[in-house]
Amino acid sequence: MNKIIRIGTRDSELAMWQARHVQQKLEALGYQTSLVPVKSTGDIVLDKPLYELGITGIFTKTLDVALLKEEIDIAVHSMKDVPTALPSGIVKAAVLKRANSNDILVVKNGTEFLDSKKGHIATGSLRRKAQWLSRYPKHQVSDLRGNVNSRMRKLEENPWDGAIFASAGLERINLKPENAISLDWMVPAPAQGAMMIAALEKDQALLKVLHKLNDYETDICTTIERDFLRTLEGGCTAPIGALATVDVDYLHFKGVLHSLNGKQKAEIEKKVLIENIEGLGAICAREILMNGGDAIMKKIKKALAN
Ligand SMILES: NCc1[nH]cc(CCC(=O)O)c1CC(=O)O
Repeated sequence: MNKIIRIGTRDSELAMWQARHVQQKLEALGYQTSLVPVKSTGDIVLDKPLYELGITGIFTKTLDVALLKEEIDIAVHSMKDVPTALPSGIVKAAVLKRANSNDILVVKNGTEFLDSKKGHIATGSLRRKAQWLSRYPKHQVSDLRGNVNSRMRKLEENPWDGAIFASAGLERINLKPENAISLDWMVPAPAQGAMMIAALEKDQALLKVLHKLNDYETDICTTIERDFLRTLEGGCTAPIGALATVDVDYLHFKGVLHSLNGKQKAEIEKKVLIENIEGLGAICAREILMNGGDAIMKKIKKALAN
């Protein structure tokens, strides 16, 4: 394969870092590449509606369209932002070795608020909010959106005690401050800390090349986490955490579903021999649904529909 591989990326600093990372890996293998920053636009024009093509992810949709229009050859994503169902014609070509999967709390003026009733933190994630309120029920949680850089800026400007970030994102762009606490008790988003390369299913020669970047262990772990997510949520976003790790012959899985206010939860933890992981994500999701998860999901769907 001797064509120049066009790498599509969103134009945030984190997305650019991740695309360059993939670029370096491909060039190290002797392939020619070019970076194509793709601006998020509202006016995507295609011959079919987005939903008909199965394009749903708010972070990934611009790159999905660029792939389908063949303006780029591959798209680099934070895997946790990729919807569990890929658009038709687009496939997972590789999953890179996972970095830190933890969430971290960046604090502004010390950590005393953690032991007080008057804590106030910020996050835009349903999962982080629910898990935080489950642990600190008296605290206040404000909404915080935008890319990593603008969230860090908003933390400075607002009267919050702290804000939650994915450790991997801050580490990649060298933005991790001294005053950051690793939230080891928080169960991360499925596939947090992993990057995924998407490409066109029909581009077989390219898929073969990209497979060289695949990290087998990260691939199986994130597959289980995302199977768990897909089976549990049924197309609706909910506060769901999942983490699979490999320890020699065993795979360790931890999954949790919270109600939106964090008051209810259904969780599961399993250690299975690697040779027995077939279907594990869906099995764990079904167990959660039977152990109180079904009622939690129904309540969430009702609340989010309003
Ligand atoms: N939702 C945004 C997003 N998508 C991926 C990352 C960080 C990198 C990763 O988790 O792989 C972030 C930022 C964050 O959650 O703080």
